[in-house]
Amino acid sequence: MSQSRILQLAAIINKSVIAIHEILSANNLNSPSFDEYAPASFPEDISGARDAVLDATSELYDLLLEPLTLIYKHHGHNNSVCLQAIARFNIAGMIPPGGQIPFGEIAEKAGLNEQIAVRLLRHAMTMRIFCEPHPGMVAHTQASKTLANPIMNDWLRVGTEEMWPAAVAGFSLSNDTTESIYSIIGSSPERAVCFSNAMKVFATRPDYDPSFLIENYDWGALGKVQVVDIGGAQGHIATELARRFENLQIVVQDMDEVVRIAKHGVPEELKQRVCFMAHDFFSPQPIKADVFYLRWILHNWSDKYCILILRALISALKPGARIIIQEVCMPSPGSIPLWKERNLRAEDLNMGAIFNSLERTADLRFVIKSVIEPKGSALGIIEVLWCTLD
Ligand SMILES: C[S@@+](CC[C@H](N)C(=O)[O-])C[C@H]1O[C@@H](n2cnc3c(N)ncnc32)[C@H](O)[C@@H]1O
Repeated sequence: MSQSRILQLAAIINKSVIAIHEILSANNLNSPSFDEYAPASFPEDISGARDAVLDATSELYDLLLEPLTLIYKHHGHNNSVCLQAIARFNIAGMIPPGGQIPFGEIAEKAGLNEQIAVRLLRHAMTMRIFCEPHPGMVAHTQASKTLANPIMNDWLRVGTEEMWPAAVAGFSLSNDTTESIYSIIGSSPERAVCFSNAMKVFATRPDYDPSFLIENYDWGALGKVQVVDIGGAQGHIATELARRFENLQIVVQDMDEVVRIAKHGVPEELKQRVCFMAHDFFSPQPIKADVFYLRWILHNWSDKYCILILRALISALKPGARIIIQEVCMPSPGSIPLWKERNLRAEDLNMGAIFNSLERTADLRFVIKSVIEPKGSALGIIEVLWCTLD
């Protein structure tokens, strides 16, 4: 008789956990823990075994649920109820590092009824966010400690106060507007700061590291070239590129209000090669550059607007000009570990709710010179030579 699936999964988990343990021990690293002082990342060389454990444990978990619980995952939408309260009242910031405080003190500081505070936080604790080391006392776990950083707390606020309502109703309906997310959020200083902090958190995730772009595309081979970083925000990618490749002259284009602040942040030693320019990417491109680089731009727009953004480049395209797009490349189903695919598909739905856009596969209507998918990177690098979109 063939081995049952649950035994197969148990064997995968056993073998892969041993592999992880051996790598961690060889590097003098502790076993993963929820402790507030546990390290927040893992060495790259455990990633294959980690994928295997995460997929096998989640399959085993799901196999042992009955269908209604599997479908609804314990009223999963309520996860966002407690996360929203944690972020809105900055509860993680109330708990001293290494210390603990009573539920009542949290309720008082947050202006919440104590019973509600207990219920919200005990639900969060089932997700390993906060713990109750002694009855009635709240302390940090690794996850809640992360949220004690105000920038991280803003990231969670954006997730629960901007993205979650938009996921239910769409951004326009949840804000009762026909304006874009940029103008609505930009018109409220509090929301704008929160949103910009959340974007910084996304940008600092290891799988969005600028090194993937630097290490996986041969910028040095381009010779002395003019690059335009379209929608380049604070110039964080442009400065990293310019620091590494002396052959690059980079103009960062973004909206006027972004550029006005960002242009003061260029390091002294790069000022000769990195500059800023206010430019609306729907208007004709004024610079006849050698390379037009768009990172994390097109996924914010539906096809209709992406075509306009690309079309605005046409008058500036000289022979040999390159368009380099760095975006998520959606995998075909089952081609990557399921836990990663689930995250990507959730992000894709998020883009639909917020921007009426999507995470794309590499569209064959482009003439694509290459698609590079660096190991460990969330973003693929797509080099387009010519575009035949209508
Ligand atoms: C998701 S961010 C990507 C930022 C950066 N490229 C990166 O990879 O971190 C999108 C950027 O597009 C800019 N943007 C939005 N609409 C724009 C427009 N019409 N013209 C120029 N930039 C725009 C935003 O200000 C923002 O900096």
